[in-house]
Amino acid sequence: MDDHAVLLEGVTRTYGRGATEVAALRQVSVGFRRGSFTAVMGPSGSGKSTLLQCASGLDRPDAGAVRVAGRDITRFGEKELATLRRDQVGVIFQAFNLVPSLTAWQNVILPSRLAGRRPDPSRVRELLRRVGLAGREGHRPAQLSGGQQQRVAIARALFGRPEVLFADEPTGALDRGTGHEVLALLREAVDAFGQTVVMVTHDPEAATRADRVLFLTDGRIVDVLERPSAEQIGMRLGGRR
Ligand SMILES: Nc1ncnc2c1ncn2[C@@H]1O[C@H](COP(=O)(O)OP(=O)(O)OP(=O)(O)O)[C@@H](O)[C@H]1O
Repeated sequence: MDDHAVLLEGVTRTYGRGATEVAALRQVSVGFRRGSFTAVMGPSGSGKSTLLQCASGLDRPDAGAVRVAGRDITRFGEKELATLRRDQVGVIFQAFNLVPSLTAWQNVILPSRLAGRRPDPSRVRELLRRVGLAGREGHRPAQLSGGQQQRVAIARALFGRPEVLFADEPTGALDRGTGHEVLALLREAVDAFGQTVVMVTHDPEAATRADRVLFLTDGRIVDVLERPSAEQIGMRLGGRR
């Protein structure tokens, strides 16, 4: 059995038609091993977000397969996709999808409640503290800043300990200290709990926390570096701009 948590095979995603056609992903094949941490980098518009959306089942490729735990999710119907997102795949995206009528605490535990699990209150408290929301557990999204709402979404995604966690610029809107804490949480998810993390980032420092960095250009993976230094990443990005 292969040990890929997620495997993309020849994934192509094209937006628009005719003159406005954009190939966001072109025949991308890449595997994410169980218990690995991958950073995805590349210029604006290179297809990073599209890669995450297709890999997590939020978007459907035009061609190719996306296997999560061996099953091709591009063939899933809405119901199977909903179950996948509830049980196996966590997403930290800019669109937070928090429930406005629920508090930060309630938002964090909601997916677990829906899955019929009984949330451990001390873990909810600990996670909210680590993302810098101690004292704001009872606030509703409208009472929180954009960055704070994103942190609730981060805590929510981590709380369910999904097998795979996709994060699109999770530290982009955060202050340095909270950004470090979020990266530590992602690293811990991999090292302590064997989860698989795939993170899009523009920040070379953040990417050094990953085991491997993929570089995208024009919808293709053009390079892969194992455990690179920030300098190596900077040079790689600089040379392609
Ligand atoms: N819904 C959409 N409709 C049309 N074109 C889209 C859509 N989403 C993305 N694209 C196009 O596909 C290409 C890849 O976009 P994507 O968001 O994946 O890039 P990215 O590398 O994540 O960029 P950024 O770093 O700016 O977030 C871009 O040219 C973008 O304009």
